[in-house]
Amino acid sequence: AILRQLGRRRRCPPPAAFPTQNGKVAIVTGGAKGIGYQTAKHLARLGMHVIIAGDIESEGQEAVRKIKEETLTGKGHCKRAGLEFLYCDLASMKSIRQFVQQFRAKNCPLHVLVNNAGVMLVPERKTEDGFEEHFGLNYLGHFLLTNLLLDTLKQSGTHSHNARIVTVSSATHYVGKLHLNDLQSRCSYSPHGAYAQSKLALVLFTYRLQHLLTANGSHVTANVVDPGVVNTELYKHVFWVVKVAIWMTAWLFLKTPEEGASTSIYAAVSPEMEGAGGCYLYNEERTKSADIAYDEELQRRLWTESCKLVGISDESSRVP
Ligand SMILES: NC(=O)c1ccc[n+]([C@@H]2O[C@H](COP(=O)([O-])OP(=O)(O)OC[C@H]3O[C@@H](n4cnc5c(N)ncnc54)[C@H](O)[C@@H]3O)[C@@H](O)[C@H]2O)c1
Repeated sequence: AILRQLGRRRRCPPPAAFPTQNGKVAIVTGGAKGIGYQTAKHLARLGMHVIIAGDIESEGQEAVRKIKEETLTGKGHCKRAGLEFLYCDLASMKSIRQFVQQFRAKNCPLHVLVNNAGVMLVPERKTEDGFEEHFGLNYLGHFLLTNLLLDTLKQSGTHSHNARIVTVSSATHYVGKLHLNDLQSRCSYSPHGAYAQSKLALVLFTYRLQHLLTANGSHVTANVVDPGVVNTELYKHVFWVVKVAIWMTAWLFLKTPEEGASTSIYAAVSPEMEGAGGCYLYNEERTKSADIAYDEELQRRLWTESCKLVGISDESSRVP
């Protein structure tokens, strides 16, 4: 799937002119770098108050400074970027809970949550809570964060302006396998397998979440996006030969982070996506995800297991 994407690499047109978002609030995880940075910047330009959630304070503060500078110097079309950094280590359930507490203390609404942060192909290691890092950070971290923020999202969405959850997956999910009996890859570890599993889990999670939101009549939608192959630091753990190949051919095959952010931004603010949930988006279009991701029984089982792992009650069990 990734090779196909490289072959079909297209220079994206400049991001569409979306309506201004004054008075709205967004959280972008991993918004200090790469695709997340560009997402945060664009949402701030549209007038949103953006909270960058990240695990490196210095990078977060620098991103805030840069975005403010760029949006204030007139390169963007918004005069004032409301922007702040809040510490959140997605590899720590405690840190995620503290982040949500801090956010709640602000007493502000939440209209857009972009679950963007991620790591790829890291050597075998565990999060603070003992989860395999790809699964624990990319998937379980966002699972917990979303669930803890759900009430605020529900209160912030309205019939005509649903709050939106945008989750960043990857084409790698097409080759992913979900090992329900070995989610932590203890029996056999492969960095590719673990990354692909975490990205497949995010797609299964989004579909189940949308099902639950619809069943509850909530004014919140959940969609999952694939940014394409984008030239970012995500590739820092790949084999050096691949790194050299990327360095030499990035201009031809890889998207820039700005281009990579376009589908997240589209899902977050485009009027066309108002009220639409449960979609897999690539290049700002709805497309099909892996067949296995539509397996409702698997979605349910993963949800139940995830609740147990992160220690929240599974209120979804009554919903078929
Ligand atoms: N770059 C690509 O080709 C590509 C392709 C498909 C999907 N993606 C996905 O896009 C998303 C963004 O990746 P990117 O390419 O911009 O990479 P990146 O490395 O530039 O950015 C990743 C972000 O996640 C943050 N992060 C990492 N560990 C964290 C933690 N413990 N707590 C909080 N934040 C943490 C980093 O600080 C960084 O801001 C990821 O989910 C990635 O899987 C990227």
